[in-house]
Amino acid sequence: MPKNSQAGLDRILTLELVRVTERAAVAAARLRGRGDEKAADQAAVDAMRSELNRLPIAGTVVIGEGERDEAPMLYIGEEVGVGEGPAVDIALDPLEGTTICAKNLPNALAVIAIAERGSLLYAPDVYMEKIAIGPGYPPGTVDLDAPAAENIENLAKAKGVPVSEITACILDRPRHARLIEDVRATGAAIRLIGDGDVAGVIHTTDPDETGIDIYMGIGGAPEGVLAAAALRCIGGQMQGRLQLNTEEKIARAEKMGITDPKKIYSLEEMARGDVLFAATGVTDGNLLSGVKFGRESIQTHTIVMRSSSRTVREIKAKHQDLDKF
Ligand SMILES: O=P(O)(O)OC[C@H]1O[C@](O)(COP(=O)(O)O)[C@@H](O)[C@@H]1O
Repeated sequence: MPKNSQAGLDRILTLELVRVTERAAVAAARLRGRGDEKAADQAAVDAMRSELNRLPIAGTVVIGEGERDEAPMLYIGEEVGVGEGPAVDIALDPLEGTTICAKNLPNALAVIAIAERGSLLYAPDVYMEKIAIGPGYPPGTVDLDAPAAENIENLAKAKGVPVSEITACILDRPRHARLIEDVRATGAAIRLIGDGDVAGVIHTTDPDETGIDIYMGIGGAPEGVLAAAALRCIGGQMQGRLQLNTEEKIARAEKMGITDPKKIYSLEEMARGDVLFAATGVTDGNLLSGVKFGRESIQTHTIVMRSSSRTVREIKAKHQDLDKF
C-alpha cells in the first residue's frame, strides 16, 4: 500500500479531483443564463473529460452521460485517465442542473465521485425514490417505506425540535403532489426546488447553513449514486429504490446486475469502500459559490472529500493563468 494511502484510494487523487470539477464548472459557467442547456452541458463534458484524462488512474465511467450510442463523451463504460494507476470506477455529472445553469438559478454543480472498482451501484438512467438526512441522528431515524409524516416526526424528535421547525427539500414535480400534501399536513416546511437534487441531498448535511433537514422524493438514479457518495464522506443516512416500473427498465437494470427491482439500497450499497467526491459550484448556491469571472482571474469554490478519512475540504481557488480555461 502506498505510504500516503489510508486503505483504499491514493489520497493524492483527492486534490487532483478538484481540477476536474473546477474546469467543468468554469466551462459551464461561461454559458450561464444563456438558455441553452445542451451547450452548457457539452462545454462541461468536454472540459471534464480532458482534465480527467490527465489523472494517474485506469478509470471507467460507471455513472455518466448515458450509453455509448446516445452520448459521444463520458458515456457509461468509457475509459478515462492515463491508464496507469489504480483501477477505479467513476460517477460523474459534469453539469448537474443543466436547466438551472441555463436559467442562472442557484445550485448548479460540476460533480464527480471516484471509488475502487466495483464499489459504486451501477444504476441505469431511470428514476430513484430517495430519502436522506444529515449526520448525527440515530440509525433508522428515517425509512423509505414509512409514511412521510412518520419520517418527519421521527426526525423532529431526533433533532429535538417541533415538527414546524423541520424543512424538507422536494423536487417541484407533479409526481410529488401527494408527498407535498402529506409533508405540509405535518406542519413542516418544504423547500421546492426546480432541479438539482444532488445539492438537495448534500444540503441536509448542514441544516444550519442551508435550512434543509431532509430530502424526499423521486429524482434521477445517477444523481442518487452521486449524492450517496457525498454522504459516505460527510456522514448522514440515505436510502434509494430504483423506479423500475416497466419490463424494458427491469431488463436494462438486469443487464447491469440488478436482480431485485424493488430493492431498497442503503448508503453503503450505493457507494462502498473508500470514496472520493468533489463538487464545484457553477451558479451560486446554499453551500458553494458559483464561478466568478474577474478581469484578471477566475474564482471557483469546491468541496472535496474522502470517505476513509472523513475529511471535508472547501477550496476557494483563484485561477490567474486564464489561457488554461
Ligand atoms: O427533471 P426530472 O425528470 O424530474 O429528473 C430529476 C433529475 O433532474 C435534475 O433535476 C437535473 O438533471 P440534469 O442536470 O440532467 O438536467 C436532477 O438533479 C434530478 O435528479
